[in-house]
Amino acid sequence: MNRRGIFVTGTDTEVGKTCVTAGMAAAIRSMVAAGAFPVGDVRVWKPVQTGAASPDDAGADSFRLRAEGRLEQPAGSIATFTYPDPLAPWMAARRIGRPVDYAELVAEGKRRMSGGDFLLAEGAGGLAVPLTETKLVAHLAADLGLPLLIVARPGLGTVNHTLLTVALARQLGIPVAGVVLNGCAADGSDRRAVEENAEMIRVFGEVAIAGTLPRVERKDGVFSREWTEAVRDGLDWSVVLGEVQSDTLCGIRVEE
Ligand SMILES: Nc1ncnc2c1ncn2[C@@H]1O[C@H](COP(=O)(O)OP(=O)(O)OP(=O)(O)O)[C@@H](O)[C@H]1O
Ligand SMILES: C[C@H](N)[C@@H](CCCCCC(=O)O)NC(=O)O
Ligand SMILES: [Mg+2]
Repeated sequence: MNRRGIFVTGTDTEVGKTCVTAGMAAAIRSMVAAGAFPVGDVRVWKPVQTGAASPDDAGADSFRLRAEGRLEQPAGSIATFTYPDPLAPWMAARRIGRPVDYAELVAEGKRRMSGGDFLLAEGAGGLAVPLTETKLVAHLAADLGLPLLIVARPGLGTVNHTLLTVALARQLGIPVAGVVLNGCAADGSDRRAVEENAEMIRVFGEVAIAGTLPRVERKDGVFSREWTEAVRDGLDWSVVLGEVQSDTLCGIRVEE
């Protein structure tokens, strides 16, 4: 069965979750438009974001997901809780005395998963980041029942970070759909190390590698179509989406 959605986490903050989520949203949208993936539409959700004064700030993940994912969904509907300080959500919320309502977050996620659309949810930082004084990002993924897509760095240090993330997921009973190694050298010069890292993660983590993605230049602060195509061609969609065949996207044009 195809999934209702996926929870995009990372081995750390700044590993590329927003870039990968937005790229996947654009790619999946093309699939949906071509009738190649049987869902109503693709929706993105950032349950809690920090380091943004409002969801419409150009630097906010909600704004970037909308713009880079080429979505019509308003940025205000993408994030549920937005906090100004660039901190773990628990502390960012505590500093302004407005805690994350965890029960509301779970209910909101379930609502978003029930409408027949495919949900791409992006966590804040890594899996062990506190949302409240008792709940981690990992608990939210577990309570939503969404499988994880783990975005990881491609180079030295990633094996340890990724295996620890997988271990926490397993401890909490969260299924891991796969791991994406993001930010590989565009000229392929790190290919051998990336392949070796992927192998170690696969063997010890018993997880699928969903793909490797290149470091792509941004033009005027935004990714070009090249990024959407890199995501479309660099991921194994049967790992990300469930039963969809990995060649489903071949030949499908990425919308501008
Ligand atoms: N493949 C890539 N090519 C070029 N730049 C990238 C790539 N992936 C990520 N970046 C850059 O790295 C930075 C961090 O990426 P991003 O914001 O997606 O991380 P994140 O994991 O979503 O962080 P957060 O925990 O804040 O949500 C951004 O400036 C982004 O543009
Ligand atoms: C401020 C960052 N950009 C991010 C929160 C990262 C918390 C990391 C905490 C930690 O691991 O020490 N916020 C967010 O994804 O909305
Ligand atoms: Mg992000």
